[in-house]
Amino acid sequence: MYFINERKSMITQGSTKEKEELLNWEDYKKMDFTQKVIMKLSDMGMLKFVHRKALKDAKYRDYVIPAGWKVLPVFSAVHLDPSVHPNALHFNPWRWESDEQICKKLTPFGGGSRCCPGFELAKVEVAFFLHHLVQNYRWEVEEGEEPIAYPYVEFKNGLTIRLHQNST
Ligand code: HEM
Repeated sequence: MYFINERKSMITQGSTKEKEELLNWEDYKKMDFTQKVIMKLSDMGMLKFVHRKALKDAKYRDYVIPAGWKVLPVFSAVHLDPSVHPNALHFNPWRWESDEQICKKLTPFGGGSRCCPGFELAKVEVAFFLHHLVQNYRWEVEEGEEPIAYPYVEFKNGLTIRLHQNST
């Protein structure tokens, strides 16, 4: 909500639906910009880390991970690494648009055999949520709320906002 506040009109761009009308699959497929925003939000640490445990001693480059140790890979540390991605901290919804390596570089839903089976459903839910949110509500972020953590996003007071319902 912090990052999309200034970009609300873009979320409903192209929508021909009235406020109270329900969205369907055809509408979802047309929500091109919303999907770009979701991909951008996904790279910022929607998920902090996943849990892994070394079952036997493992060597990675100069590091040895002893058996029994827990490893918590922080995916957004890679998404936001300035040595890999220039301007990674700039909120650019088009960031992943033309990247052919997106499947390898953007992993908000994990990867490999444990990859999230609900990721397509999650994207539909987030898209519909954003659509109804920006059509029906406006909000102000409370003073002092700034992103404070890196490499994932957290806010001082958990991101407090004032929410107002748009008059019909
Ligand atoms: C924004 C929403 C979501 C995010 C960011 C997310 C992220 C993830 C990630 C990163 C993993 C991999 C965990 C790991 O490697 O240890 C995972 C696994 C999983 N997710 Fe999601 N997920 C989301 C929504 C959903 C939904 C909507 C469902 C089901 C309806 C779902 C079901 C699962 C299941 C069952 C697994 C375990 C897969 C396995 O271990 O084989 N997730 N999710």
